[in-house]
Amino acid sequence: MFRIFLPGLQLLRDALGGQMRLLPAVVILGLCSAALEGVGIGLIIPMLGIIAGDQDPAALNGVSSLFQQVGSGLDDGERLIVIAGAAFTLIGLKNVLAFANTVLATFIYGKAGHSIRSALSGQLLRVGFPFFMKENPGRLLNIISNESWRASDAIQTVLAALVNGSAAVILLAFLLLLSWQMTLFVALGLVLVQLVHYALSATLKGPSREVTSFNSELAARMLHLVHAGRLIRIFGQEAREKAVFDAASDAVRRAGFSLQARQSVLPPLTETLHSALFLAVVVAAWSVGVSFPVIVAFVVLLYRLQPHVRALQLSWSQIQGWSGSLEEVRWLLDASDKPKPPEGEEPFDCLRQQLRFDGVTFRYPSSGSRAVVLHAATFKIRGGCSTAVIGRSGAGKTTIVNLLCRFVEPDEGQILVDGIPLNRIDPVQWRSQIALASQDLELVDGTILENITYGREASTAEVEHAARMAEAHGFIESLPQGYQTVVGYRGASLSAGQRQRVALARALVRDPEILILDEATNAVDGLSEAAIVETLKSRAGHRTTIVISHHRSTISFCDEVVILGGGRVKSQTPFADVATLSMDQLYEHEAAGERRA
Ligand SMILES: Nc1ncnc2c1ncn2[C@@H]1O[C@H](COP(=O)(O)OP(=O)(O)OP(=O)(O)O)[C@@H](O)[C@H]1O
Repeated sequence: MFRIFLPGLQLLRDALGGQMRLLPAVVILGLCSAALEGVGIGLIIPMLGIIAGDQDPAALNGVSSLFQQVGSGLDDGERLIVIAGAAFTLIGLKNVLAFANTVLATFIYGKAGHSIRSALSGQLLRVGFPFFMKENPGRLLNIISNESWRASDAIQTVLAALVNGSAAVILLAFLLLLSWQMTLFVALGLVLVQLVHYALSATLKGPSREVTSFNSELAARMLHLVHAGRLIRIFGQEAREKAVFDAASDAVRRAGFSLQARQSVLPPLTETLHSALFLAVVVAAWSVGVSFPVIVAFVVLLYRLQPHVRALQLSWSQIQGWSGSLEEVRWLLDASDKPKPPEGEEPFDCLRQQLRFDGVTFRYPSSGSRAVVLHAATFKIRGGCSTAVIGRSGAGKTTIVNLLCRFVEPDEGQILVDGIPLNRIDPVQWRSQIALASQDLELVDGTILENITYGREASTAEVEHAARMAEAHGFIESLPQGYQTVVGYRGASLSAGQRQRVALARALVRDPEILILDEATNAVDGLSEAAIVETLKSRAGHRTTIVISHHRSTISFCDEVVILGGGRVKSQTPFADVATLSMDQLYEHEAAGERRA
């Protein structure tokens, strides 16, 4: 039995940490309330003895005779009232303890649920970025939004099982004290019922995993509907998307129905088997001549034991039904099979001489055959200079940015920062000196001000200064709410060019040591772009700037240009040497360079 509850208990331990010490309190309260109930029920024996006029303790044995002696000095009327009062007090006390236990269990459940969600968000923020390149976002969304709740429910079920298990132990002990023969009979019956229950609930694991997997699929479809609204409409794919979504939703329904149908066989079946056991006990007790008050007390105790045993069995089947959810949550929380976040301890404050890619080879973890996207790339980026990284689509430019930002790490070779391998530098300090404006870095749902100050607290003057440099101040001022304008989800209420200018201001306000612009102005109109380039030109020399663009005008202020082709560095040259070439000619520059060599 312990093995079934183990995943829930382990998750509970991970979630509760130090508060695990509350668990013994749950068990103790459960034991005490069951003990009070047992004694209260035991008092039925003297009460029935008085009513039936059969009060000879010698006719009873063990604990029954002890109960029979309660209030023995009093006359029958007084004795009946005193015993009834005592039974009432015990039952009242039992219910107070049961209430306290429910409150405690609810508190633990709430804490554990919160801890699980908090641990999941912590893990998503801590895990190395390649994790997101490999994993299906639908699966992750499903774990956070669905499975984490089911895991919390599983924890609640484990707590309920602790309470019911404690109560069952105590009530069984009372049964044993009343009649060990009848208790043995009951215990054998319960074992048989449990075996049937065990066999049936073991079949729930498969359907539970199926529900989890279909839920992940459905979450992915939901994400798609939310993100691809324009795409679906312009290509007129509403009917197809509806059919695909409905199929995913129906698959969840069918898997859920199959799981719940199997689960719902168990309560009526166990109730029927328990009733059969119940009746068999009464008949057996009568046939071996057990006294009437003892039979009544035994049956009442058995009657009270039954819901606890059934609840235990229900917990068992529920945990089996949630096993898929528990596995998913534990998988996400398990750091051992996830990419590690970047490490390093060397401090970094500024780039003094150069950044150097030294034979860097890289393959994306998500690509099936792990195709090489950078082949022994060797080039340098001089500190305080502006370097353009250009190449045709798919050449590997953004991959270089990903490596520089340590979203991914080289498979071979290394990146040297003033001679120090980048993987030895403290990633927090390194990233704090970098600002990235990229076509892929979305805005957050908040005001323009919140977006610009996302990476750094800044004064109004600093924010406005950054916005002016990004050619954003003018359009922001013309909005009715100015800097307090809410941009909506991913900046949906702004135009693409406006979004890019706010994102550029967000990068510039950090006044970074290294500024990386990855297609950061490709949606901005020509006039604004020219003004941005002018600003960057005037600031050149204050910082190291890396510019990726397919536009000749955007890279026109750079000192150097690194030309990539098919994941290889074709050439690195001063921009002045190639200033007359068009972009197409620049892309082909390697051939000429190599011929010269
Ligand atoms: N997350 C990823 N998983 C697998 N392969 C990827 C991933 N990102 C990029 N690639 C592959 O790596 C190669 C280089 O991509 P990269 O984005 O660096 O090119 P790029 O030069 O920036 O292209 P563009 O100018 O079109 O933005 C491409 O072949 C691309 O298919």
